[in-house]
Amino acid sequence: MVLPKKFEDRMKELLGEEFNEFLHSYNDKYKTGLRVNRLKLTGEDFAVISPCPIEPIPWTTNGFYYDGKNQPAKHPYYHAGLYYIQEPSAMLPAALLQVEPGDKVLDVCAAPGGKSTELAAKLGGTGVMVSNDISNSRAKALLKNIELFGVRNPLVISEDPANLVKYFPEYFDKILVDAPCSGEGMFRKDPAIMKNWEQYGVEYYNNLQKNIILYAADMLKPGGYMVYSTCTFSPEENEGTIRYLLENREGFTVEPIERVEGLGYGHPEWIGSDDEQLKNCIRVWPHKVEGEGHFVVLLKKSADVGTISYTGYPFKKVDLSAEAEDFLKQLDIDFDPDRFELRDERLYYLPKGLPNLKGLRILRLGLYLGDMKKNRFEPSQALANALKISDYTNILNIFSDSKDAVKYLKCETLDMSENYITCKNREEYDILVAAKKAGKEDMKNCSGILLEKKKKNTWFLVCVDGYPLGWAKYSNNGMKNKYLAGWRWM
Ligand SMILES: C[S@@+](CC[C@H](N)C(=O)[O-])C[C@H]1O[C@@H](n2cnc3c(N)ncnc32)[C@H](O)[C@@H]1O
Repeated sequence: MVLPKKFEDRMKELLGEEFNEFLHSYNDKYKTGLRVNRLKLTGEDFAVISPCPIEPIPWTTNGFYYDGKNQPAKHPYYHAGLYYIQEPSAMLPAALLQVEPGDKVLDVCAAPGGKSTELAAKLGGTGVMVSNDISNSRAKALLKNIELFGVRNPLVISEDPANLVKYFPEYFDKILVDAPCSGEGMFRKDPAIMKNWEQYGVEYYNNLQKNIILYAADMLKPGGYMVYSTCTFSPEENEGTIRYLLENREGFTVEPIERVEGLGYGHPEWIGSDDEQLKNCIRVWPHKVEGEGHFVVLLKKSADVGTISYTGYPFKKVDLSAEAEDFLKQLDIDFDPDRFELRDERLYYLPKGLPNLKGLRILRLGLYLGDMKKNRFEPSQALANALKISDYTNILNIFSDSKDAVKYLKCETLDMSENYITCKNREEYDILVAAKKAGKEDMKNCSGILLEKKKKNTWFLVCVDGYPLGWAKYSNNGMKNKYLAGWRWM
């Protein structure tokens, strides 16, 4: 691989004797990884059902390497939001931020959601997950991933952090700044990034980073934690940005981290500094670990800085239609009636503890439950993804060894005539699923199971091997596929 000369010269100077080893790593193939969605299953559970061989990534509990020849994104499990395809080193920033249930969490530069989806999973539906990206088009991809993952407490926005800080001063318990950067750590994975590097250079990104990190610092609560990360090697964008923060905001410290073998330390001397705490930063080197180049640092804001009080979000009482009420009653979710919101016939369930958001560019506030139309309620795709199979009564479970799961994802009509078994209760259902798993002869040709309580005009939660994919509606004309057309499998 031919690297830009200016980049090579700088790395040679920084790395000295290590440089040749670093350079040789560019002859190796980049490592492919996936991260399991803990909102749906654990890493251990996934290891049993994984569609391809996997190996654990040492710095996470739910990240795995897979061989790049496989295509896990082409499996129905991917469309059930069971995992996110992510470069292994990129899993470190979210792994490092210790999110507690009930926290208010901000991901400042979030698109397309590789880290927001993990932070949201750590929150497990509690608190608030605010995911922002200045680019509106990228924020749309972010929203899809948030909904695919089944996040129940999202606020997805597209704002300049300079504006965000007006709404959220000292509001967040935890913040991630996965900053835009010159991308030197990604040259091996995506050589096209070298062109961008040559065009913009380090200084352009460093100016952006310095701006963003100060706004983020002002949005962090006293006593809160912030992770700053980049996928580049240049000292200015890394230790340099952290020094800039320490010089411009009081009360921040660089926290020491327990690190797995192979993860390197920060280099204050590379920016002419003798601040020892900068050594607590983590540098991820492609010649030291199985992953691409990254920089990650955990920062703490002292608890001694003042606090701000907020006027809360102006909730208005929503009168649910009889149909909506009837549908929501079927879900095993304990809704707080004060947190519903109706906008243009769309019903949402909002996170707790929000401030006033008037004027923000919002792509999604809360869990979109469905459309409350005259005489009917239509549940949303986002709701299907946010449910567990045990949360709802009428189930159409398709086995992943049948072609019907892909047919469903392609929005095709399902022919339910032959290879489906119908049952009336969970016990029967569980016995049939266990028989299929055990490879019992009489279940061999079975494509799926229908668990039903009502017959006509009923919404069925369509699952693959027990993990929700979307909705189907049963009526006189049979089972109608209601998978979201915009998400159709291509
Ligand atoms: C490294 S990427 C983020 C990747 C993301 N965290 C993930 O894991 O999927 C940096 C992002 O920062 C966004 N960005 C650039 N300038 C920004 C700014 N001033 N404020 C917020 N986001 C910005 C870019 O649109 C880009 O999506």
